[in-house]
Amino acid sequence: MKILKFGGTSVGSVESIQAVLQIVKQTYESGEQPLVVLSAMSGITNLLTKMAEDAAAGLPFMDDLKSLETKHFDVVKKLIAVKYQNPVLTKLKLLVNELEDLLQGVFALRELSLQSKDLILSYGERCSNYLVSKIMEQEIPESEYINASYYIKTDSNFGNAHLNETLTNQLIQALAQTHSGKLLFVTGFIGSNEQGRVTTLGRGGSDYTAAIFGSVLNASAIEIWTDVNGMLTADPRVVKKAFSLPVLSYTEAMELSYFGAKVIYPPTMVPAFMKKIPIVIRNTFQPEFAGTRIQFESEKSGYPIKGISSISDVSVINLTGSGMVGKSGFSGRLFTLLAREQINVILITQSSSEHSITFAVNPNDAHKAVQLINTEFELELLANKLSVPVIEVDLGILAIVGENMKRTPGMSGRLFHALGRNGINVRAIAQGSSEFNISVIINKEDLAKALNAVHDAFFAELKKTLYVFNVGTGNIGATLFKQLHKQHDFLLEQNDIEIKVVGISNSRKMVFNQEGIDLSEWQEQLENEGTAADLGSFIQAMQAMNLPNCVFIDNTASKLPSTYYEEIFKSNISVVTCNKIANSGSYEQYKCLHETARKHGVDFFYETNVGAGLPIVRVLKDLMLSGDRILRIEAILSGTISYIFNNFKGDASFYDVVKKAQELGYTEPDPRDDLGGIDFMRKMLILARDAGYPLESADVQLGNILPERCLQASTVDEFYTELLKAEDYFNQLKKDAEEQGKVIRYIGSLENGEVKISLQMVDEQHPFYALSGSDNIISFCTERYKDRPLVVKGPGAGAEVTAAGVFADLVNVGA
Ligand SMILES: NC(=O)C1=CN([C@@H]2O[C@H](COP(=O)(O)OP(=O)(O)OC[C@H]3O[C@@H](n4cnc5c(N)ncnc54)[C@H](O)[C@@H]3O)[C@@H](O)[C@H]2O)C=CC1
Ligand SMILES: N[C@@H](CC=O)C(=O)O
Ligand code: NA
Repeated sequence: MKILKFGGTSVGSVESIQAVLQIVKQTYESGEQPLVVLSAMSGITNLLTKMAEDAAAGLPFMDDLKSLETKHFDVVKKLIAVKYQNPVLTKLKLLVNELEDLLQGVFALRELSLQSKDLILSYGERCSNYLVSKIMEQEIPESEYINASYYIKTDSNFGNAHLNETLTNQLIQALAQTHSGKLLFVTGFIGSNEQGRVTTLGRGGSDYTAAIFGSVLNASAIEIWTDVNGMLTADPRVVKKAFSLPVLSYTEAMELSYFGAKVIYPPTMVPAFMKKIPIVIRNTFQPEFAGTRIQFESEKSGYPIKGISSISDVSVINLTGSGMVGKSGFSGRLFTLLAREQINVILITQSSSEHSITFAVNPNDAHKAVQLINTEFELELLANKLSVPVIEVDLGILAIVGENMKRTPGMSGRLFHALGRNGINVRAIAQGSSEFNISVIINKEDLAKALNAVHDAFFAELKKTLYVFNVGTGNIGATLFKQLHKQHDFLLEQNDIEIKVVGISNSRKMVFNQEGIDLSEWQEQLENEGTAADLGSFIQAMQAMNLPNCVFIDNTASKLPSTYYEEIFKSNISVVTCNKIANSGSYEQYKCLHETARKHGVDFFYETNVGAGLPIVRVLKDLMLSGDRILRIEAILSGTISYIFNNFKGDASFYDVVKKAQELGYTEPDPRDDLGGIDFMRKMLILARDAGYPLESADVQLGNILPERCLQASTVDEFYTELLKAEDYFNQLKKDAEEQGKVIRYIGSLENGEVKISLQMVDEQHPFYALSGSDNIISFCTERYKDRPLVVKGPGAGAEVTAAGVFADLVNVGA
């Protein structure tokens, strides 16, 4: 014997009823002997409640009654052969007429007792079970409709009746004997009291009916068929990566359901629990999926926890005062009081000094709870042994659940690290003494972010998702998108990393998509769906989305984004940038940004500020972290100028070579920044600062490569015109070098806190002699690399290598 219980959505429409019949038939034919428990058709219980309340308020209800009738009649007409329809329609019409009489009574009296309401509600299950049993009867003549109010006996607590176990057991057993071999369709949710008056079993009532029948009849399993794939690791509406759990213990299922997962209502499981009957949650609309099996024992799953549960809105009440110290009866009095007044306490934490108790309740109960406390503890309040209770609102609860937690150290560490890193402030913590559950109270607005961050932290093998907001879609930005798009599947499949670009802006337009912008057509999306760009609102939108593992990428050459970095770090968002402006502004700003990022536990990565994708910033950082000391740095860090002097040979004109460097994407958006030495100066300044010197840009001794008139040019066009005019000057420079068997190099150095950049001629002996293309080279002479310096060399400009450097920084965020 197996119990199959179908919820309202499973009997919501013709199609879903057909799916139910298919499942029942298959089970029946497999020899499993199913007993079916059905809820009312979806929406009907609400409709009945509304009609009852309308009637009591003297409002019309006939239209609603008609729609109830139509909903059932439509199913008859579609699923029962015409020749068998009449008696079914007649019986349903009788039920509807009875219901109308009851509602007329309520209407006349303008009074709706709990007892009348239960009777009215019972029509939902009675109609659905009768109807479906009759449809099934066409294929399986043994089908029979059972009104469970004759078998489930309860007390007279209408609305939430308690079971009379002994009597119920006897009646169900007798039913099973007289109906052996039958395929029973049993009304969920309803019972009756001693006088035979219909009662209802409260929340989750149909599941309870299934558990009661399952327990009395020693079912092999109780299948709860619903519209989701069992119980999931988290609420799938919030955590897109949530996945179904194949097995849970009763305790785990209870803990998960208690905080949110609405698939089952825990108290309904008790009869099954007592008899160790497994409960299987399955999806009517995906019957091939095995669902979640809830059984007595916990099973290891490969993950340290089973799931994350949440409640999105709670209020917290804080009680503090010396009156609680050592008073063993205090919390007893408090919680008895709340229980007596039916205030459900969701979570309690007590400080070890016993000076305070914090507990969470449903927001609707908070003020009542405080009033009760004020009355009960009036004396303590007057004597100042207790401070006035304080209510905190707009909070949420997140709980990690799993029986194996107690055997795995570091669970709370992992939880708090994930929350801390994402700037989520924990208001209170509670750990069940059973260690099946660690709960935290946080701001309601952080809940979605927290759930995702914690899900990533515990189910990390699955994947880490980085949410990216990118400004700048020029040379570097566009190339980065191309690379991200190309690498997406590899990162996901081979490294469990998913990068979702959720916001893009350039100086004209901006666009957002929380699901991730399709990078194969980002231009179209920006053009067609984008709104006018505004960096302030771009950043506000990013903050408002409040996503975990969030990264802001600055791929512009503008100062504006850098003015927001501090605020961005304060929102616990990391920054990756190839833009050198932030790090080469005032030293105070440099310091403030680095400190703010550190304080908020987020990353500030800017590898491409120096030598594009070449590992230079990282190398210097590692040297410093590992206790080395920089003695001297010598470098060529302008890819543009390197390219120019590597190609300004033979007949080539200086002007043409500069133009070519710009075409190749080596120059800054404004090439004067390269040729004027500002770009190189910024890089040297950043390196000096990273090496521990608090320098300002004015401290850098910058030698020119251009004649004065070129430097004075006020536009890029004018600059090129001046370059053309200075051709003789550059040719002379080239000639001088060639005559001495040397090459021209623009070299920077850092020694004893002094930074110099100058144009030099070097011969074959010099390590910087042999360069080509846009090569950069840097040699670190340090205490540990003294005799032979550590050298990094390679292409130091260009869109591909720069975007690749930004990409590498990005994947390292949060690593
Ligand atoms: N070209 C190279 O080899 C390297 C470049 N970089 C850096 O890369 C950065 C970008 O360079 P490119 O892509 O060549 O520049 P670009 O001029 O091609 O693109 C700049 C982008 O920034 C956008 N932008 C400017 N101000 C903005 C604002 N306020 N809000 C939103 N978007 C804004 C523009 O609309 C454009 O899409 C520069 O900071 C440069 O120093 C760093 C290392 C190497
Ligand atoms: N314009 C820069 C690019 C890298 O920062 C250069 O030429 O080096
Ligand atoms: Na670099």
